[in-house]
Amino acid sequence: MSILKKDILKALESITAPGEGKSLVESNSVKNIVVFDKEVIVDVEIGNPSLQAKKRVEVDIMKTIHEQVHPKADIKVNVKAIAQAKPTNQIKGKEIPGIKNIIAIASGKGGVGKSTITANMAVSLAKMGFSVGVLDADVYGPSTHIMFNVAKERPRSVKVDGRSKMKPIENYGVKILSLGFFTQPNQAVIWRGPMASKALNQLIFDADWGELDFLLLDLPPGTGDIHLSIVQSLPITGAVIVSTPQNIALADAKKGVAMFKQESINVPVLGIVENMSYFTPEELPDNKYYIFGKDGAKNLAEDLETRFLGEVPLVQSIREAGDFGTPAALQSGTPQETIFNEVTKNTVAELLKRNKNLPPTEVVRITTMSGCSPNKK
Ligand SMILES: Nc1ncnc2c1ncn2[C@@H]1O[C@H](COP(=O)(O)OP(=O)(O)OP(=O)(O)O)[C@@H](O)[C@H]1O
Repeated sequence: MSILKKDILKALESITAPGEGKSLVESNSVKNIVVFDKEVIVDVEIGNPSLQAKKRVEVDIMKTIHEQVHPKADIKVNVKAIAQAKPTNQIKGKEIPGIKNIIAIASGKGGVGKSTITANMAVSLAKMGFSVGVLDADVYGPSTHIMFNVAKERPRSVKVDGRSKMKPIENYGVKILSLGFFTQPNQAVIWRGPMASKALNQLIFDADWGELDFLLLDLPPGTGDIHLSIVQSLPITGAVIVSTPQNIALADAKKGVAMFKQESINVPVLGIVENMSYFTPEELPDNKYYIFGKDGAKNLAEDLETRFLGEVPLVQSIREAGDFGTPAALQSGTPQETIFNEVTKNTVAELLKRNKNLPPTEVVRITTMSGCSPNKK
């Protein structure tokens, strides 16, 4: 009785590929079959690189061909393990009930306007109709409570399902928790990595955030241990990097992107926002002075193959609005509102693109741009 290739293929349909839940044939693991009289060579590729898995496949193939095709076949099986493609998006930490997306806002260098961008993005999202929270995790100098004019407030404890939880302070439609609520204004507090991440874990997991479409996480500047502790322990959906166009800031922004891309972190970078792109005097709105250089962050985004999320000019009223606790994006009909709206829309669009690639168990529930128009509320 001669051995036919189609009979071998049929027999291999009864063998399950390791870890696949499908047959070797269905999962396209059988790459080649050569038959020469009683000699049979089968080449297979499997995703599981362990020796046991390879041996099991080899033994199963031999046994099945002997039983179902020919008892005297002289079989050689070549099993190759192929590297599994890593998911491009990975959510870290445990999922937080009710919080759909956590966006970390980071900068390599300090003082580039990370908190300003965070506060204005939060306001833009709230005006678009999303439910938004900001968690100020800047252990070196939290400022969100000042930018939202709630520095004197203190979060209350509330009972949720019998458990005490911290109620975020709300202003301009944005829920806020900040390390700044728990320190004295003039007190220098040194939070070390594990301590900071414990405090932040409480602010996230032991807080009554309710349902949030977005939680913006204002990270401390830099790329040290403290960042690793924070980003590894929280389920961050994506990161936004803020930089000025200045070389010294760009070098640090590059480190920021590299940090998120590290294998142990693997948080998708949604893009780079350029802040203080140019100076525009309020009385001469058409004049642009590129005092920190031109297009630096735009070029960096291109080099790093990440999205350029937009440019925010250096404008006196943005600084004043921050200091007065009324973020500039609140001012309807102003160029500032339009600019922050644009940056926010680009970020949401990028997030939606990323979420599309997430495995089903980690699917993030916002799937359309509906609501992304200003002044909905
Ligand atoms: N586009 C802008 N136009 C005018 N002033 C700005 C702009 N962006 C930020 N500022 C001002 O620059 C200062 C630093 O900004 P901000 O606190 O947001 O930076 P940061 O990167 O969060 O700082 P830190 O490193 O301390 O966390 C603030 O006074 C802020 O009002």
